[in-house]
Amino acid sequence: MSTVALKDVTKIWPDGTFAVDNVSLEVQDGEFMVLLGPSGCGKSTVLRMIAGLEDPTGGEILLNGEPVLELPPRDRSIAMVFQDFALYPHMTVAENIGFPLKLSGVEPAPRQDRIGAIAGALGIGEVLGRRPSQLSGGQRQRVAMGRAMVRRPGLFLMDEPLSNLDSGLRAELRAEITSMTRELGVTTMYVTHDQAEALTMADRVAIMRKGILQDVGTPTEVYRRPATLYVAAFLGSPKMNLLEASVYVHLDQYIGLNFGEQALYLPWNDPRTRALSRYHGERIVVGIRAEALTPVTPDTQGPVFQGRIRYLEHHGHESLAYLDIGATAIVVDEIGAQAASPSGGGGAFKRVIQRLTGSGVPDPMAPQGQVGVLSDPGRHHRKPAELSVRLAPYPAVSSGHPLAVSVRLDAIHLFDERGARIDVGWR
Ligand SMILES: Nc1ncnc2c1ncn2[C@@H]1O[C@H](COP(=O)(O)OP(=O)(O)OP(=O)(O)O)[C@@H](O)[C@H]1O
Repeated sequence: MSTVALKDVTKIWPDGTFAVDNVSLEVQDGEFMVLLGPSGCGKSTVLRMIAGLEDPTGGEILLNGEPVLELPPRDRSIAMVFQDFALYPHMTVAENIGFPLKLSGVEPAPRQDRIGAIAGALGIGEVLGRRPSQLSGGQRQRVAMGRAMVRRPGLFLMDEPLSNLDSGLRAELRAEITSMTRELGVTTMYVTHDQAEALTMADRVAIMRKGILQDVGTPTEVYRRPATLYVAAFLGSPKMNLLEASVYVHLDQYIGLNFGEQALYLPWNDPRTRALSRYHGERIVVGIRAEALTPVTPDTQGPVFQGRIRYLEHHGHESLAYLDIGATAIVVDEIGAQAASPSGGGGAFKRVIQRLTGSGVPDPMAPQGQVGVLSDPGRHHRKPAELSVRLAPYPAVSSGHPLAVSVRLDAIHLFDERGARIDVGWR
């Protein structure tokens, strides 16, 4: 049994870097929680604070409901696996896996039983007599996991454990890790910057940006109803279309979303009209995934964009058309990028510590009272929209062709200019 709770946890490095900014998160017993975000967003720091390898600057960490900040790492019943796992080169696989048991004085016979069981679960039962140099990268990582798991920890922390492996092995090990942790029922927190890994492995995903928790939910929830513009832009391939629109409320009739040359109309009985009404006359961001767009004949009535194909991409199993619809796209900067760091570290996010010194003014753009804070709203830019639309493989259209697409209104996403979801309650 193991639960984790972070309450308003903050980590500020001595140089002023806000690595983790007021993060609150609960992980249930037996849950597989993935921390997802670009390099430098603070994922590893969260894990290291839970393990006791770093002290938070503020906040509380509870394991099984008990505060643990006073507990040294070895008393937390936690196992951790890193990207650059180190095995003892002079020991066999069996000795490597059994080493933590030997240290804690487990007798040879039960030790062998535990080694055999864990090696069997990890598919390395055949190589127990080999040394690490005689193993493939995937086998070595399995041994590292075996060594971490053999003590039957209450909590398993993994920090990008697959990132040194090739893509085939990664996919294979992904499935193995999730089935192994679920079989053992061990609570797991897994850090990655790879959204495919997060969405396929997680029970729930916590998405971070620059130290701030943006969204927490099941893979379906965060994909279907992202809490912020950042999460919407971060998840999915092709990227979600993010279009600027101005809002016109025609009371008791409909709400118009004007994209420049074209408009969409939400009927008054749409569950989002109430939230959206407050934005009358304002600009918002409308998110539309490619799968919410379907090619139709040009004379189709209803929610339809009339566009012209700028270019096509053939992906074998499908093609993607990019349409000019006379709209403006919002580009959320630094999505998935190695965020530039003024100090050259792994993506430092620096901020004047206004709140701590009390000398600064509060950020007027910060949304209040909800998850989904877009930390620095200035980091968007605009460009002519190229609306991505899924087509059949090798379609009978080409660049320059007109194309009409119908829009599934129930699948569009609405964000305010600060990047917070407008229809929050609808999730
Ligand atoms: N010991 C340290 N001293 C100062 N700054 C640090 C230290 N360790 C990390 N940082 C900074 O803290 C921020 C968060 O780092 P962290 O390693 O948690 O991010 P991450 O999301 O895990 O990134 P990556 O995926 O690249 O490991 C980064 O800006 C990083 O440069």
